[in-house]
Amino acid sequence: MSAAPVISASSLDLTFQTNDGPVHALKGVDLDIGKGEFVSFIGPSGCGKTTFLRCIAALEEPTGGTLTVNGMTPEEARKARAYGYVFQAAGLYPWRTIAGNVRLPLEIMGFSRADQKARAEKVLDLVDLAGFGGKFPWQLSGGMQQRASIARALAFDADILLMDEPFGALDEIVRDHLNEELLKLWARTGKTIGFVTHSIPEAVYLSTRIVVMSPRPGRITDVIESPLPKERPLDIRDTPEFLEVAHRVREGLRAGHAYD
Ligand SMILES: Nc1ncnc2c1ncn2[C@@H]1O[C@H](COP(=O)(O)OP(=O)(O)OP(=O)(O)O)[C@@H](O)[C@H]1O
Repeated sequence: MSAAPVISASSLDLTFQTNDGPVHALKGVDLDIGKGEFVSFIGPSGCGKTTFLRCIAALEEPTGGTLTVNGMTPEEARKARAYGYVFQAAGLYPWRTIAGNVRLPLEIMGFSRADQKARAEKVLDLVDLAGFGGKFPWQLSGGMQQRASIARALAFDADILLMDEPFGALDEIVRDHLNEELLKLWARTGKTIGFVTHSIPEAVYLSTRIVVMSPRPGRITDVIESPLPKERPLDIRDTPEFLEVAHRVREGLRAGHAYD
């Protein structure tokens, strides 16, 4: 990696103190993510994927090691609006329209009303929801709601997009479609994306690198560089190159799995 990493973790530890004793959510995590990369995190429940994303977003504080985001501490990066965050559930406010939901972070940040409106229109267009700004969340399908939540995360045009299993609750066909759309959006915007998933095909289809993690303690067990081209039609999933990467991810997951 030539340029300075956008996200850099070194010997990162996070131990939660619980009533049942310490939980080692992250142990010795070393990872550099470069500008414009699409990095997926995959691993069994409890391996620390969400915790790692939350550390980047300054929602959790590591207990050891170092972590920088755009060369700053996560807290400084949060204040500098370095990233947008997409949660597992769309989490849209039901009493606000779609555009109203997308504008909300901009309102909080004090953008002018005209700027709010222009930005909301632009990002709704980016996620293919132009014309839906006046609808309420309940009037949209689950996939459209999740697209609206991506638009909200894009609204202040941060260079980094952190996505925690954003499509986990959607059916396979909708998920395929959103995967394709997300790749197009990534190609168009050049953003750096950190993406948590449980799905091997999703990780392989989307990523330039796949980080395989295992629990107890949560750590990185493999980092796989994707040989796939940037341009990826859905049927790339049937090619030998795709299946080979998927196989390596599966082997990595199997090696770190506790089966309990
Ligand atoms: N606030 C907390 N207090 C105590 N333990 C926590 C806390 N947050 C997470 N943990 C524990 O840390 C470990 C890692 O959790 P994390 O949610 O990061 O895993 P994950 O890989 O994202 O799992 P999943 O795939 O189920 O979302 C788990 O054992 C979890 O129970």
